[in-house]
Amino acid sequence: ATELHMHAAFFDRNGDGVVTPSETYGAFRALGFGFGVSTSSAAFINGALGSKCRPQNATLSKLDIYIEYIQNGKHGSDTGSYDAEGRFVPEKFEEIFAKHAKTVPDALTSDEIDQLLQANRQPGDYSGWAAAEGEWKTLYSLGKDKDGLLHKDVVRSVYDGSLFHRLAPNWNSPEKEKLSVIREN
Ligand code: HEM
Ligand SMILES: [Ca+2]
Repeated sequence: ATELHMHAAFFDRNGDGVVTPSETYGAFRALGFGFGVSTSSAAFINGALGSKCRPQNATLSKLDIYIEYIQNGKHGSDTGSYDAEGRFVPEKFEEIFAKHAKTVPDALTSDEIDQLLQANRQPGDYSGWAAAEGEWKTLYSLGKDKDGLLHKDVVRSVYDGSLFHRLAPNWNSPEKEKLSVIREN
């Protein structure tokens, strides 16, 4: 699997390869977001990706995201740290910090994230601007430290989804699923 597949797979709680709106909502709640942010994120993400990330013969709702096709969800005005197939691109990731981590080495302030977003904007790509802004603002609110700094190792860990697993370890762990099956029987 590519890193982008792993990024999305965190949200697939039941492991069926599809991220439903209620799974997106539940994962946001597990990560600590409130009702409002979780509801609007699920509507926005599944609304934007559901119609793109699906096979031609898909039978499920247009709001369901097929992880196998997650690379179709790539947009413009991003950092390029995922390539077109969703593989991680170390050079592009390094470039983020080389260009924008000016206050503290290997960390981004809130202002530096705004500068990163501005610098990546392709003219007229409004949906890409909105998507990139949503991704980075959400990452900042999840990953910033007590001084408001977003460290490089934290940013690195969002790409393969390991950040999500660290913050919400029980959300989709097979161990927990196994326990619930044992309990049901
Ligand atoms: C707390 C939740 C989430 C956070 C913090 C987050 C954060 C990010 C970040 C920082 C990027 C990289 C953007 C770049 O390199 O410019 C990204 C890319 C992406 N994310 Fe998420 N994400 C979240 C949830 C989701 C969900 C639920 C999905 C779909 C199931 C998803 C699908 C994608 C896709 C398709 C990309 C590639 C966009 C591109 O590079 O053009 N993300 N995300
Ligand atoms: Ca699922």
